[in-house]
Amino acid sequence: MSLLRTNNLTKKFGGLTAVSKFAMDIKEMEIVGLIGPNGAGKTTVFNMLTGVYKPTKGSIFFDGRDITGIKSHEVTKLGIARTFQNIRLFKELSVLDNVLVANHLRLKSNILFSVLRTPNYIRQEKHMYEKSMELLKEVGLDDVKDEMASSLPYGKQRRLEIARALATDPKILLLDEPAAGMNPQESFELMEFIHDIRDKFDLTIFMIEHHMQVVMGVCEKIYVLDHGVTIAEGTPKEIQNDEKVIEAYLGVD
Ligand SMILES: Nc1ncnc2c1ncn2[C@@H]1O[C@H](COP(=O)(O)OP(=O)(O)OP(=O)(O)O)[C@@H](O)[C@H]1O
Repeated sequence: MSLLRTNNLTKKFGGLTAVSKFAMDIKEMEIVGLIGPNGAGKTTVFNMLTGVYKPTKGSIFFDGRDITGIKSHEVTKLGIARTFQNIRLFKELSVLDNVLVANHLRLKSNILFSVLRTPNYIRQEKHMYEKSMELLKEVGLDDVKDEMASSLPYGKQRRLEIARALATDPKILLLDEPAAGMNPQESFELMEFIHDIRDKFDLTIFMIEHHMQVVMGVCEKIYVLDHGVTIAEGTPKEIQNDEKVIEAYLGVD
């Protein structure tokens, strides 16, 4: 079943069309890639999907509902979570606290309950702690729960960022260059990790990635943008052999 779909999605910045008529259809549980040279419009697509930018034209449908132009926090509540090109963590907080903070989105109490520490609030807090620990276990970070986020090696910081995104109970996870800055071993582990979390959390995954080995190894379907235009879509094999894609990457006229 289609989970996230766009139609004619377009974003203009003044005279520049960053994304033009982008049409995609991501099915439940699929792992889909979005690739293209620098400045192709990939991040702009993510920013439209997550309510950071309002599309100039076109529509976005999520889980059967038109979500075009809705705000970022509403997008998260509906079940779309995202990580960023540059890892965004609370660097001075512990690994566990980073996940607990992300979990707060689902807390059904207000600040007064938290000050009064009502039984219901305490119950919810306990549940959140258990859920966060469970999540850390699932992503293999439970043994470093008390360490400061900034002290983790790069690959684990990425995992923590993904764990924070998972804490919001997403249906789809948008990953912006998850392999950026990783060494070959970390990239290899990341590929396994992405498959793993898809299966464990019944997730759908949409990822921007420059690291071709990762994209080709993990994605079932790929969209290719160049100068805002979709120049190809298909399986990794189809994309690898597509002349337009080869030209775009090699800069051949
Ligand atoms: N807020 C903005 N204002 C003006 N132009 C923008 C804005 N955001 C993006 N652009 C422009 O839109 C185009 C697409 O940018 P975008 O960041 O989406 O590309 P990208 O494919 O993610 O690139 P990269 O791989 O380098 O991250 C670029 O020409 C960029 O300069």
